Amino acid sequence: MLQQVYGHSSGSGAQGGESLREDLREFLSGEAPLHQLDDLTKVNPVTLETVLRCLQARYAADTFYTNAGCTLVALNPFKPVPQLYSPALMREYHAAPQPQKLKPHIFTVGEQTYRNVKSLTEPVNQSVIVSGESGAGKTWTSRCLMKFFAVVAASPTSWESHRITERIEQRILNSNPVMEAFGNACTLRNNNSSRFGKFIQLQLNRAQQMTGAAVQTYLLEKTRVACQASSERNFHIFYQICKGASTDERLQWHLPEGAAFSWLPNPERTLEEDCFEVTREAMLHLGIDTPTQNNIFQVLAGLLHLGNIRFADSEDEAQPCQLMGDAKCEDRAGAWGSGFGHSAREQGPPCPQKGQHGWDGGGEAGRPGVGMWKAMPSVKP
Ligand SMILES: Nc1ncnc2c1ncn2[C@@H]1O[C@H](COP(=O)(O)OP(=O)(O)OP(=O)(O)O)[C@@H](O)[C@H]1O
Repeated sequence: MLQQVYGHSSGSGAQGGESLREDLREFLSGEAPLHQLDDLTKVNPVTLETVLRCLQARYAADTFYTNAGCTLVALNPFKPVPQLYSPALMREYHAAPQPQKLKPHIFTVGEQTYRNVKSLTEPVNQSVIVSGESGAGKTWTSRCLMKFFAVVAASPTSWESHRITERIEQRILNSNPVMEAFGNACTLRNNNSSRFGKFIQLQLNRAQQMTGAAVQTYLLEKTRVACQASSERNFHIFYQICKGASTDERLQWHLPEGAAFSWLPNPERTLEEDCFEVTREAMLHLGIDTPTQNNIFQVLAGLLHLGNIRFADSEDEAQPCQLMGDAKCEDRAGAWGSGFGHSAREQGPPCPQKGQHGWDGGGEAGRPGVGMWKAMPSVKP
């Protein structure tokens, strides 16, 4: 269609390039200011340059959402914009007779999805796909959607059902800090990068009230436990326990203040994601009691100690490995309060390949990590 209107091929070549610039000039000198184009289907001609110019103009005008037909393009503001996510605005989109006539927003997507479930005689499942490259804002957007559904899908009539719905909402929202503590890490591109994929299912009853949620995770980057790229970090939870443990917990978990762990690079970086209290509180709300939490954190502390163990090169793979330096398995195992040290000494841990001196060399480290992740209860109120 574009070819007919503009009478030139979209192929490459000097002539095509010139007419494209002409098109661009024409587009830029159009009557409507670029930032007012709230749907990319209105951009004409549709080229990478015109679309990017339009998004750039909207970004400069602090307009971060743009429709592209039935898709919503979200630009990452990289700054707090609290008024864009206020409960009042959620209610405005929820109450609007035609939310699609309001400014493009993630709440429009939420509301339309909610109405699609609601308006049909037979409820039909709805899916929202949030995609983009690392740091694009997927986690943020999913959080906003969950908050939106928690607000709009909670208008029960009786006090009792109100109480239940409120508890469910709180649990759903509390799943975020827990998932992020255990599955997110600081990378070169994003201080809070999700190192796993997730499928979040929100369940509504026939009255469209939230009755539960289930989260399936997949492709967790387990290798990060034992191996982090330079300038990146391990999963947040390791830093949280090292920075936030109480004096008693430090003693119990063998985590003295300022202890150095080779699996804990860049501990000096302080991130807002390092807040142990938030994770603990959220775990409590999810039904993970304090003794269970302590067991989990103790396993994590033990993993950190495990990462500090170094083995000497061995020519004979049939023989138990020799520990390097003055490392004693018993010291490390103390953090787990287990007989690990004994069995390691008696039977010898797997022999690392030549030139690799730690557990990571043998690929063992990811395994406790996997077990740990699987030990987490599924987030289901
Ligand atoms: N709508 C927004 N408003 C304010 N800040 C935002 C918004 N979206 C994203 N950010 C900022 O950008 C950062 C990266 O966003 P986010 O973690 O959601 O990216 P992501 O796409 O999930 O990345 P990854 O794939 O690495 O997990 C956030 O920590 C936050 O600081």
